[in-house]
Amino acid sequence: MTASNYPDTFIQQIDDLVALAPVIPVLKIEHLEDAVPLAQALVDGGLPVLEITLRSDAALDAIRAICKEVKGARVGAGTVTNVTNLQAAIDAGSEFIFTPGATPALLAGAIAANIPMVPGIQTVSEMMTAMDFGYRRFKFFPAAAAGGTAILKSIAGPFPEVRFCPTGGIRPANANEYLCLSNVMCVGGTWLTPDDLLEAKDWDGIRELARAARSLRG
Ligand SMILES: O=C(O)C(=O)C[C@H](O)[C@H](O)COP(=O)(O)O
Repeated sequence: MTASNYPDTFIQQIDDLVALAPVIPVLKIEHLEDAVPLAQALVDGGLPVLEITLRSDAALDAIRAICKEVKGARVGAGTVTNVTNLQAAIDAGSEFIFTPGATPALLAGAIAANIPMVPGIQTVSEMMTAMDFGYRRFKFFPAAAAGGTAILKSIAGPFPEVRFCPTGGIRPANANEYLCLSNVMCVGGTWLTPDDLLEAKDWDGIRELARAARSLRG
């Protein structure tokens, strides 16, 4: 048993967030000046829940800028891989945390820091370890490479209380195959921000990709 458990209220907060949109854009923001117009385009397109990955030098400042300037955006940090990153993401204003994997330090760290977290898992055993801490909402990463919809369907039987945000290899062509599963709460992906549109600062184009993604699931 763990000393303290992940609170049920955080599970509810995650459920409330994912109810806002079926897709969570996974963003790597290289240029700080792109942060606000990019986030605004995604919010305008109907995708308000954003995962800003800590994969660029600008990431933490991007989180700060979007939290301050983009009304309606719900900003979380992604690629959080250790408790140092976790604290930096919280200090920048992240409302929630996504991780690619689930270390005991991170699982305990989010509870200690009092922030909702969606840990990444790839196997049932990793998931069960996180469930011992009280977690019930997971990123399934890397979704396509780890078994795709087949593994999620198999997990639904023994673990009906668990819901997933599959991420990694999700595209418009296969997103609905995931979204129609009972244990999929949303999907994540980078397809909303293709390099060519980002380089061209084509915010209208990104808004249209978001609009299309918004209507993926009725
Ligand atoms: O960094 C993290 O925290 C991740 O989980 C990785 C991202 O989710 C994937 O890189 C998205 O994969 P694609 O949508 O296939 O490009």
